[in-house]
Amino acid sequence: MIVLASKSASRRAMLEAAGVAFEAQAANVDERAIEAGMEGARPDQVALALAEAKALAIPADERLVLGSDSLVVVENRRFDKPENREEAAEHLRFFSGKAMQLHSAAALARGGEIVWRHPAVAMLFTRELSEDFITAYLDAEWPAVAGCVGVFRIEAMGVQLFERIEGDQFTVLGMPLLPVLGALRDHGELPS
Ligand SMILES: Nc1nc2c(ncn2[C@H]2C[C@H](O)[C@@H](COP(=O)(O)OP(=O)(O)OP(=O)(O)O)O2)c(=O)[nH]1
Repeated sequence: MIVLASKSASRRAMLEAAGVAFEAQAANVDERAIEAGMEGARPDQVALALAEAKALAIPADERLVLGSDSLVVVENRRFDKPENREEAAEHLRFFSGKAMQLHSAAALARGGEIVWRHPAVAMLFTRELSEDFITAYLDAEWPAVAGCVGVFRIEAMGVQLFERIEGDQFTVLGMPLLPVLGALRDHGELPS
């Protein structure tokens, strides 16, 4: 059984649906401090570093530990999860009409060493969002989207934000599940 170093409902749901046996434990990682130390790094490098830090944060003897991280970049600005509804509205106003990169990275650790890592990115093209829409959207989706980078749940009303999406659906949901499953097979955690 692997350890999922995450409090993310979306990541737990993906592994459950895929039939992966796991135990979830939140990873105590100071994401802001790690990001602060990575000035000038590319977003895929930041997401990977955070995924690795989470995977390394759980002491699990010889069990595989899976860490994952997602972040959004719009016009070279990086966005984390919104702190409050006002910030969520600000994020949506900025995203309106723009292309959004959603980086989701994953890493596996065993015995305190990273044994596998994988960055992934999806492109989501946000339509022009009216103020009325943003208000109605947050009336319906706040605080459910407080834990979601990009202020959306694609499987819920978040889909109304976009005109087009390019990339893997799992990357959008917060973890590159297909490469994770391949790595779990390679490490004997899933039947090939
Ligand atoms: N349900 C749902 N969640 C999403 C979607 N897109 C992103 N997310 C979630 C997945 C993650 O929980 C969150 C990204 O934030 P983080 O990578 O910082 O993870 P989080 O702090 O939630 O948990 P963790 O750090 O893994 O303990 O956004 C989506 O379309 N639907």
